[in-house]
Amino acid sequence: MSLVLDDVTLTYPDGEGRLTALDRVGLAVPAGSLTAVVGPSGSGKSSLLAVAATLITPDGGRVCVAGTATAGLSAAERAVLRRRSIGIVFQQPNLLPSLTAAEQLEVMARLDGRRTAARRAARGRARELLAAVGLADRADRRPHQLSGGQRQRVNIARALMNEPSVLLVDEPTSALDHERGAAVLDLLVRLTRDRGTATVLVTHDRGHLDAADAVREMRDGRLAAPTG
Ligand SMILES: Nc1ncnc2c1ncn2[C@@H]1O[C@H](COP(=O)(O)OP(=O)(O)OP(=O)(O)O)[C@@H](O)[C@H]1O
Repeated sequence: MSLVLDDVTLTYPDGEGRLTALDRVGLAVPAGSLTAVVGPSGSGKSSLLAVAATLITPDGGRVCVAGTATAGLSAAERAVLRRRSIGIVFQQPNLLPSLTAAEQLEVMARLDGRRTAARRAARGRARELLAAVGLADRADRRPHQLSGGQRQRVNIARALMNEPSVLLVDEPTSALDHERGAAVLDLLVRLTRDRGTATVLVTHDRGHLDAADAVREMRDGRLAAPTG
């Protein structure tokens, strides 16, 4: 299992008391498979991703990423784990306006501390990933020269740059029309298979989840049993 959450509880301060955002949640995602998490607004979906991403430490339970138990890791150790093992795709593609599509990806490799000698390899990997998301001929374009769907593809390719074991995706299609949204979901499923990631996809949209390996429903912080 590349990603395991076991009996995870998360609360936030809420006036005098605490609000339970995740209530004894269990989730196991094998390499090369995609689990979709659906559920109403405020049910805890983003909290689930934040805990899986090691951005928030839960009150209780166990989170295991790529075989590493995260309990007791320092903030610096968690940052290293994130950089090496976790790819995150947020709702809005957070691309740097002055960089080309290829450079958005290359910058990730440099952040990982690779030396000049390895930059050529990073450049090659960036081109390969852009080709994998159907943007081979857009590698030299800046974000304003790309469509919304193309920007989201760059965002996804960037998340894969450091070969993560776990890919966490939050509402990737919310800014896209139905057809482009479906194409992005197909792409995520294909990349999950080809790259062997354990992918968690949070979405409001039940419309095109047929390709997911499992669909879990979040309600009031509880994750219901698999439904497909
Ligand atoms: N930082 C925070 N402090 C206090 N309460 C929070 C915080 N973040 C989220 N919450 C509360 O926790 C609950 C779960 O929120 P979360 O954002 O995880 O839900 P969600 O399912 O992702 O919602 P949406 O679909 O609207 O993004 C909500 O009741 C929310 O108000």
